[in-house]
Amino acid sequence: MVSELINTNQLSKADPVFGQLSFDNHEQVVFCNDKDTGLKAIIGIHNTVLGPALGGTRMWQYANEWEALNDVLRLSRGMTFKSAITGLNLGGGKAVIIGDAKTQKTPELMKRFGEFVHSLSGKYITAEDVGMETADMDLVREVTPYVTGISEAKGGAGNPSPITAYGVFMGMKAAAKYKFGTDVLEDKTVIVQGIGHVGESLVEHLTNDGAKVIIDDINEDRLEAISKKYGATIYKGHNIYAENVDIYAPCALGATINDATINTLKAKVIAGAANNQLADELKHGRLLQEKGIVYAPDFLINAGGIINVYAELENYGKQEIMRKTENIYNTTLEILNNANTNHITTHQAALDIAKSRIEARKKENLQ
Ligand SMILES: NC(=O)c1ccc[n+]([C@@H]2O[C@H](COP(=O)([O-])OP(=O)(O)OC[C@H]3O[C@@H](n4cnc5c(N)ncnc54)[C@H](O)[C@@H]3O)[C@@H](O)[C@H]2O)c1
Repeated sequence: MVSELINTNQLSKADPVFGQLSFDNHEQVVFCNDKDTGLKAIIGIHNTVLGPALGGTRMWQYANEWEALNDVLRLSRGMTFKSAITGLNLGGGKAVIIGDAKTQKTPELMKRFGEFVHSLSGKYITAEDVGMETADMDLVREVTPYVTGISEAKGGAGNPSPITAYGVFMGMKAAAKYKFGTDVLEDKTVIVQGIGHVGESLVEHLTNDGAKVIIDDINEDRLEAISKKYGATIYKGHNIYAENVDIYAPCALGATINDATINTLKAKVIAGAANNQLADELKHGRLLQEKGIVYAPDFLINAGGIINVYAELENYGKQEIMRKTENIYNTTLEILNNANTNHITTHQAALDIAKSRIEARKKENLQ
């Protein structure tokens, strides 16, 4: 969550959109403004070769518009590869609403946002992300059919976060199998950074599996509540990256694996829900590989949520959702082994598969 920005100064020197560091041949970027509701949003459509661009809407108080644009560019690109590697017929898109979800989100603003989504005629389909609830998607649904993640009462698949957490847990187990020779997490120490919607559910799976769970969050009340509920230990130190743990699970921020943190990292496995965990995919992916830290690619293991919302479009039920999500275990193991055999980073191995699926479809479409 929050901005996955690396350096604002660097960004603002670039050309406004096409020259952005994070611009990667995005098909369309839509700026939405509505004076009456105070809506300021950006919709990023990265790629629609495999299908309509589906991705959640994040509401966040960005420090400036550069941060918001950078975030939507990075996140929408990530969605393209997430759906591609998961075998879904979806492209990649994402939206950001600039503002404080706690104080500035109103039903009118959400519906106005929905109208902008509708104006794209289904090229972009939205869902919830950070700062959004299922109830917000229900409001969007009042003005457009191009929304998923709506409540079960309204015919949707409900909150995707528990499914995301289950997929992350599957990916983590596969990474543990690869690194430690066992996928049973009993007695493994796992630090979960961010115990929000996904993080809490992950803590539950880990606790049930017998792992020693350490939790970290900026929200003190939440820390107390989750610690009490699951018996997890609250992190009290100053640098969680340097903590001597078996597994680090980033479930809050993007870009936490960066120049400042990578040299202090002690975990042997990284597996979490946050999008775009590597600040620089090439450089930090390679550094993790050199340090022998097994990185379970984020866009692969956090796909449970999109599998859940895709069910609303394809009309499959909970059983199929769980089957597809459980399969994240096999795909992760396959990719970790591939990376090892081909001497490439795990991120690259996952990206190669996703890109080849898109290229194959592109060729089919041309025939
Ligand atoms: N919800 C989903 O289904 C889903 C799917 C795929 C990816 N993700 C990604 O997973 C991450 C978590 O999603 P979520 O829905 O649980 O979000 P959330 O907003 O419910 O939870 C995020 C938590 O992180 C905490 N946090 C924020 N900054 C922090 C910091 N610097 N250090 C520690 N904790 C911090 C917040 O206080 C909050 O408790 C996000 O990056 C999101 O994009 C979520």
